[in-house]
Amino acid sequence: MGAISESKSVPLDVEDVALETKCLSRKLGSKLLVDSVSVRVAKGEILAITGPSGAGKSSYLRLLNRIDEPTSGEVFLYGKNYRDFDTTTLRRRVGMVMQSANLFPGTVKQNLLFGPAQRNESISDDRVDELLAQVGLPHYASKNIDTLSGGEAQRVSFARTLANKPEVLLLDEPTSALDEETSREIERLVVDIASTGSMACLIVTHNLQQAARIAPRTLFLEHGKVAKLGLTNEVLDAYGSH
Ligand SMILES: Nc1ncnc2c1ncn2[C@@H]1O[C@H](COP(=O)(O)OP(=O)(O)OP(=O)(O)O)[C@@H](O)[C@H]1O
Repeated sequence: MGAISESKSVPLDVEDVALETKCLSRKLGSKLLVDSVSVRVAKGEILAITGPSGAGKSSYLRLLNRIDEPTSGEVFLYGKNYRDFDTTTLRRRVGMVMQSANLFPGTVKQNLLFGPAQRNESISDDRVDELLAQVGLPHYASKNIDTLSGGEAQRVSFARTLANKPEVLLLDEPTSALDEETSREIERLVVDIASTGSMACLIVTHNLQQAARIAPRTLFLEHGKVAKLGLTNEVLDAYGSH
């Protein structure tokens, strides 16, 4: 199966649990988009979230940094209720990379400086270089984003999120707009980021083979509920034909 991840498979120790959701639900009208999902993700772990279209994968992820509000249940960040943080702080600690990069017109560096500038913070040129090196784009600071490939733009999007030094990284189908080879590069980047940054990564993917390459554990959702949470190999055996 060729898993490239060295990340941890199971949270062993309570202090290692970066993110925990307890009976987390979101109901819209009479429909439960997310139905009582309880999960713990360890520091340095990559957890894949998969399941059929409409299963509630993105809806679940969006609850974790309060893009959407749960209707019941709790989220804990290193044991602290996430409502104890204001949303700006929460979104810095729980960063998100979406399916498409959504960069602003201008240079790569301007894109990295934009978020911090909104908070009256600056990033040094050295830090910009460090972030770009981390995502495999050294010397890209002055490039205009119009000249970037899809994979390069997605790497800039990762660098923009990493600039905040998040403790948890939420990835919503980050490779679905990319070709196979570029997707593999981004997968390797995710594994590197999780292991070197000691971050907990939750990656939504419709692709169980991708989950198997990078995530020791997988959460399989169906109708908003946990259908299975376990080793990715076991989930693949149970649902690989879906
Ligand atoms: N804002 C909304 N209003 C009403 N229904 C919604 C809303 N957002 C999502 N849904 C519904 O909630 C369910 C879960 O959607 P969600 O996008 O979370 O699923 P998903 O597993 O990520 O699917 P996909 O793989 O197709 O992206 C779907 O039935 C969807 O139609």
